[in-house]
Amino acid sequence: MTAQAGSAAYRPRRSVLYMPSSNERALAKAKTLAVDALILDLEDAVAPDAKVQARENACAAVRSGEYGRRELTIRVNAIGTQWHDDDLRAACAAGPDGIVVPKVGSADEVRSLVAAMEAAGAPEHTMLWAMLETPRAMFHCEEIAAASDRLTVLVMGTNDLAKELHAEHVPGRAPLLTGLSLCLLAARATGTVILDGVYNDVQDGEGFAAECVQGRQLGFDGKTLIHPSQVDACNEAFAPSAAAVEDACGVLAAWKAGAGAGVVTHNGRLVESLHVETAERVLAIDQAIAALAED
Ligand SMILES: CC(C)(COP(=O)(O)OP(=O)(O)OC[C@H]1O[C@@H](n2cnc3c(N)ncnc32)[C@H](O)[C@@H]1OP(=O)(O)O)[C@@H](O)C(=O)NCCC(=O)NCCSC(=O)C[C@H](O)C(=O)O
Ligand SMILES: [Mg+2]
Repeated sequence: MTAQAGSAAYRPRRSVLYMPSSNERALAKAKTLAVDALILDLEDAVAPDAKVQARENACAAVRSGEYGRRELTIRVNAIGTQWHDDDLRAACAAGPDGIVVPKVGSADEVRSLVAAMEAAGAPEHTMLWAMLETPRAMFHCEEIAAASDRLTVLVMGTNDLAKELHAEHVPGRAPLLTGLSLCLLAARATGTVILDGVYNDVQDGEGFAAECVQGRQLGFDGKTLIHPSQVDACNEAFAPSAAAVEDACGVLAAWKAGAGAGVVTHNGRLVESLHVETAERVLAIDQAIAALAED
């Protein structure tokens, strides 16, 4: 299980940027971006004839030590493709923070992936991130999330999910909400981090910002991104606002002043111990983000 906000190992993952590992300019640019994590992609963003070079680039990027505090992951090609085994072996040898596996559909697949990572000598710090992006995964998401302690992050693949559902991308994402909610329930039931899917229109800042807010309100820990222009708005949306931090401090102060009463009020609102836990979580996230700025 992954560390939750408030524990020492908690790590912000507000903004998680994909980039094609075949694109050397993007690999260089990423070193300058304020993202919490990077997904060095070998899958959909890389053409078949560029797969081998992309694999070498991604592993070299991980080994370079040039990405600072940013969490580095490699997205391998899906199980059953001609590239998967070599991608997984190479990624394990490079030792990123995470290996992202697309289109995971069952707990058995998770266990096989973890066994393969161990057989390939993946270092202990290399975790498995599973992408949930098929109807089958929606039905098995809790078993997938619970299948291994090495699986620490779930990543929504909303492009593939929409494709498989024959759904349309619409503001508010009504066609995807059942899947998003099932996966969120699975993440919270198992203590796993969960990241929202990407927003495809890199020129629509307003639509993107609205989808970030929706993702945060649903309960996602952060969002996956496709372009540098999306980073700042995403970081802002998934960080507690100044008003939220002030409110959380007020809740804690009111609770302390209540000195053992089971219920108090803050700004006219009910405060019970569960609200205190929420306030503590908000402050823990805020402090973890502030600590990043000091790095
Ligand atoms: C969408 C893009 C193809 C646009 O690329 P481009 O035309 O080069 O954009 P810009 O000219 O505006 O770029 C400006 C500079 O920023 C760098 N850049 C661009 N994108 C990235 C990036 N993702 N990471 C890092 N740096 C980036 C450019 O190199 C320019 O740099 P410079 O010249 O030095 O100023 C492109 O953005 C792109 O390829 N995005 C990622 C696409 C991708 O990874 N897709 C796969 C994942 S999405 C997905 O499908 C998830 C899931 O599987 C699902 O099913 O939903
Ligand atoms: Mg996908």
